[in-house]
Amino acid sequence: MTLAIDVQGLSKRFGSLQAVDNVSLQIEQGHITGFLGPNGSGKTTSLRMLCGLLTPDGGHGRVLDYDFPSQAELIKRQTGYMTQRFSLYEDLTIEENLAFIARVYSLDNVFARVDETLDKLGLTHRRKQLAGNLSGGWKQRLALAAAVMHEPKLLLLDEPTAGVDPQARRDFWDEIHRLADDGMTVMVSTHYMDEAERCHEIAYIFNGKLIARGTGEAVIAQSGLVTFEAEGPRADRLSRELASLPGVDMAAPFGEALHVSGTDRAALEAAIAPYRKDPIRWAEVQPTLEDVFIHLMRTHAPPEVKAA
Ligand SMILES: Nc1ncnc2c1ncn2[C@@H]1O[C@H](COP(=O)(O)OP(=O)(O)OP(=O)(O)O)[C@@H](O)[C@H]1O
Repeated sequence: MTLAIDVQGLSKRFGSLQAVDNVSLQIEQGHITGFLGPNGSGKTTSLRMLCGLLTPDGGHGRVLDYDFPSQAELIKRQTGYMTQRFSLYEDLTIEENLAFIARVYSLDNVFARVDETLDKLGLTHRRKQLAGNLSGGWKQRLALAAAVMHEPKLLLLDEPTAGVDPQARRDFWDEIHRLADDGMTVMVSTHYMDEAERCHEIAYIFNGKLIARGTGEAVIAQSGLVTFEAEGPRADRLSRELASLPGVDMAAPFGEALHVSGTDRAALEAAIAPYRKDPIRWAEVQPTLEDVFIHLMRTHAPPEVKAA
């Protein structure tokens, strides 16, 4: 197994805020790792430190074949980074934007490289279109083209599909998987559960700390969460009533069904026992990643937030 990222103790403080707190990450080459966590949990800050855009306060190890952080400049050259906001020139065409990027990276054969990138990312037929006139999905595709044009070994994507429609997101993810199949290592921050499920592994960060790590299945199993699903007329309406019972950590409607979860199986079963009657049907189901992430957020929240 070749590790593309092997970093220990990554930390960053902004004033009194510990934005990233002693995070250690090992990421295999060619893997796609989903970086999840609530707003402000430290995902962007971590990504920016890993690619050498932000100097860490602490942390050491290796990124690609370089020492981290002392060889940050070399790491930066082998890394593609796509920021949360579209940061290309809206008044340039797609091909002009890519030619500009090629020159920034001092790439040889700029025009051939632009043609190749347009072709790879399916942008050739839109090459003359102004970036500012593109829909959200095409803008993201152009931003991805710009991020991978210099053929980086590591690709860091910060919420790349926010606000993009489902078909465009699916196409974008097909592209990410193609790049990973060719050996590129990808870290992608996202708030979308379906995208988390498309990653080989997940890293969940909360208040700057890495609190869950592994494949989706492993993260679900490690949580120790037990979930029952209730179906039947108006089962979803029971959520408030059930959420207040001891043993129930969460009760969340899913359409007309209801997911009720907790970590103490006996207490959970005791809580739902009075509701186990017609017309409501109950079945134990595997918790979803969303169930697990909400559970993680609640169990790791500071006491004053839990009490609120
Ligand atoms: N340059 C900065 N100066 C001061 N505080 C900062 C700076 N950059 C980030 N922060 C703070 O650090 C914390 C972590 O921010 P970060 O952007 O890494 O979170 P995130 O997990 O990427 O959030 P989101 O999902 O909203 O993008 C936040 O509280 C943020 O306000």
